[in-house]
Amino acid sequence: MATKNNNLSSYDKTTIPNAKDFRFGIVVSEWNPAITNGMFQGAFDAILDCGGIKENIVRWNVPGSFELVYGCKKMTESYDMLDAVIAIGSVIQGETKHFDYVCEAVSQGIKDLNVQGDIPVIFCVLTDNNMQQAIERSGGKHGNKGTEAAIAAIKMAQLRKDARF
Ligand SMILES: Nc1c(NC[C@H](O)[C@H](O)[C@H](O)CO)[nH]c(=O)[nH]c1=O
Ligand SMILES: CC(=O)[C@@H](O)COP(=O)(O)O
Repeated sequence: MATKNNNLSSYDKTTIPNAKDFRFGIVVSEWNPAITNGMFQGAFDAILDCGGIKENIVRWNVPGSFELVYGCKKMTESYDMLDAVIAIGSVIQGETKHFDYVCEAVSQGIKDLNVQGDIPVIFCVLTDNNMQQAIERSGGKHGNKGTEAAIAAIKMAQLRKDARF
């Protein structure tokens, strides 16, 4: 189902674990800051709405989405008590194939962090054809990808906790 038919900000709190005991890392790309900061706010607000505590959320910034992989890797190494990490980026098609290489590198890199590591890393990276699509998915008419990512982070943190027993 395409995003346009499935609002990114919709969630049912009765189906989401309480986040009060979870600690979250959020790594934010500085490219397209209006978009990435909008997604950060969506994620931050959703974590608090689901019982999370603002003191249990740590934010790091990186220059661009390509650096999200390294930033998330170092965050998981620096804070071993984290329960989930969210990688936030906005990649927008330009004139060249650079878009393709950045998107592929970031998606594969974050996938690798999940396969190789123990802390879930959530893929909150918009890969849009233009700025309007990015605006619509970071708090616009299609909702906020950051909200969706926060809900995924809470659920994956709970899954990791349950998997220990
Ligand atoms: N064009 C976009 C970029 N490009 C920068 C790369 O992510 C990277 O920082 C650079 O190649 C140096 O390694 N990044 C985005 O996040 N969004 C873009 O639209
Ligand atoms: C995703 C990018 O790196 C892209 O926005 C850069 O623009 P261009 O392809 O015109 O150099």
